[in-house]
Amino acid sequence: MNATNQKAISCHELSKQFGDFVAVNKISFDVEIGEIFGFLGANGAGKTTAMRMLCGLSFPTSGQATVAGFDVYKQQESIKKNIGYMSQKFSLYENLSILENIEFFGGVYGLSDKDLKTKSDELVSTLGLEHEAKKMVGSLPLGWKQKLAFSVAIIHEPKIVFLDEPTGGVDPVTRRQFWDLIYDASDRGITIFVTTHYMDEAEYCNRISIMVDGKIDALDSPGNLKKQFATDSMDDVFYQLARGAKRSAD
Ligand SMILES: Nc1ncnc2c1ncn2[C@@H]1O[C@H](COP(=O)(O)OP(=O)(O)OP(=O)(O)O)[C@@H](O)[C@H]1O
Repeated sequence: MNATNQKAISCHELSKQFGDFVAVNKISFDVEIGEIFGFLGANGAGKTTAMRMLCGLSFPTSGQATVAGFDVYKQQESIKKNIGYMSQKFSLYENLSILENIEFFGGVYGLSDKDLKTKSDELVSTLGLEHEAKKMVGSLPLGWKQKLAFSVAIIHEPKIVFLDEPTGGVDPVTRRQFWDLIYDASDRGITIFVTTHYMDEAEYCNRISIMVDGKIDALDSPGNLKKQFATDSMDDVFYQLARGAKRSAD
């Protein structure tokens, strides 16, 4: 982490335009090191577009941002080396075994053979998958695939991990188990940036932002947001904000 920037993510009036269409409109926020930051918004609000800029995958049109202390315009390669990423499609190879997936991604992230051996033993045992290690990933239940994908996304101990709807399609109990892994990572100082449509997950975050039509309309802890919107339900906070949205799912 750059000594001059003690935030995991710092973003000031960051914007992205496609032609005349402003997909992300001057968003500003900081994320603390080790924080679990929820990035919420209705379909089409601009979350993926914003996340792609922060991951060093696309250039902003205007504004400033640093991720792990690195500039999103000038240091995209350094950003990529310091982050982990998991999407809803969880990017595992279904026709490779659990161990082969761990070895493949560990290799991609540049782990030495020795570290890779230690890490894969550790990971398989933490997940309780010792007996399944040689099974094809395709044969695992969805919840296990998601846990494995998350563990693989942080196998290189990145400074920040970006999770794009990581628990789509599983029940609240399985989501809760997934979040135990998130808390462990956060306790080790890994910053978590997570998008979700599930309000139970929003409640697990330290702070959440809610995007509407390209702008951040609210940002605070779940408790403070509920106070601010005079309700005891995050669903209701989200609904009060999102019902004014002009954009909808494509
Ligand atoms: N390459 C592109 N060219 C033109 N418009 C785009 C492009 N990428 C995204 N958009 C538009 O920008 C808006 C924001 O899209 P984005 O995918 O960032 O939203 P989102 O909040 O991630 O939504 P979802 O939850 O549905 O994934 C949408 O209206 C989308 O159609």
